[in-house]
Amino acid sequence: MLIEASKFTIDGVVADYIPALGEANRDTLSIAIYRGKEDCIGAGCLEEKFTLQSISKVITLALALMDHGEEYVFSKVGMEPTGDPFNSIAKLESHIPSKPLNPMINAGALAVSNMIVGNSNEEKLGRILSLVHEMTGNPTISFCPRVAQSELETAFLNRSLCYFMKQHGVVEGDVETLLDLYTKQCAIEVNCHDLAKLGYVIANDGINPVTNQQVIPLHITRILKTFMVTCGMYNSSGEFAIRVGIPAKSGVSGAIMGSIPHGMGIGIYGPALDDRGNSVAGMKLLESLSSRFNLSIF
Ligand SMILES: NC(=O)CC[C@H](N)C(=O)O
Repeated sequence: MLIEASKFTIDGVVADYIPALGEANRDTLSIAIYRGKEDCIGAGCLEEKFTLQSISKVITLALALMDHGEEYVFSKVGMEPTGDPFNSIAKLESHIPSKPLNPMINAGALAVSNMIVGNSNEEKLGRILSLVHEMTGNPTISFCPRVAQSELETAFLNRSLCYFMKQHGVVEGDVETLLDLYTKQCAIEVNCHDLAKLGYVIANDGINPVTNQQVIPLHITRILKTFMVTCGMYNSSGEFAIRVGIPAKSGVSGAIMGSIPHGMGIGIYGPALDDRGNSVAGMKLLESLSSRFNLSIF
């Protein structure tokens, strides 16, 4: 199945609007599937590291909801899919009140990062990483300073989103400081096993299966999975829900995290992207897996 899906990498291109991501090998495709405890299988280059990019939006949303509760978080960011590209600024202006439509697009994720509690970016990033460590059981996970810096130097669109939202009171504080945190959270580096474990905890009602610790409250994991279904694959989310039917979140590094409720966590890395920013071969692989093993939740 992996070999079949790998053929589709030639249809995609590696994201290079963040220069450091442009160095990725377009032909790679790897997958890990985690079903709790020691049950982790995979294929491809499972040790290869990549950055979470937009998948980090799910983690920071969990933390912001734990920090502030639903009422506050959803006073700043909505719950509706946009149908627009992930970095679009259009609906911020045309939609009243002027708040991002959901936390899975860049504008919404920047607003969410702005809510993370901490006295400094170091402390805030430390809290995000602690949650990642508790979810995966891997305390060595950190961020890649080179990828973060590369994005920070070129994040003109994200800067614009921040300034627009600052004007409208959706974000507060220094924009450069917010971008520094956001680019670092996006640059958190994992391998497919780690990613599958992150997906598993969300699938498993927030419980780490090894420690039995409730890492994320159950009601928050429901919110995360729902956003993954409605907005997780950017403006391909509707088609993906029909063709694959697995709550999933992708990132422009070419990563996809899947969470099959009470079943499995999936971590995929395949940097060749389609024109919407999703891993071409990764989506094909998920489609084949879903139809062969009847994994759709619908
Ligand atoms: N879709 C993505 O993965 C986008 C994340 C990326 N860091 C950005 O803000 O552009």
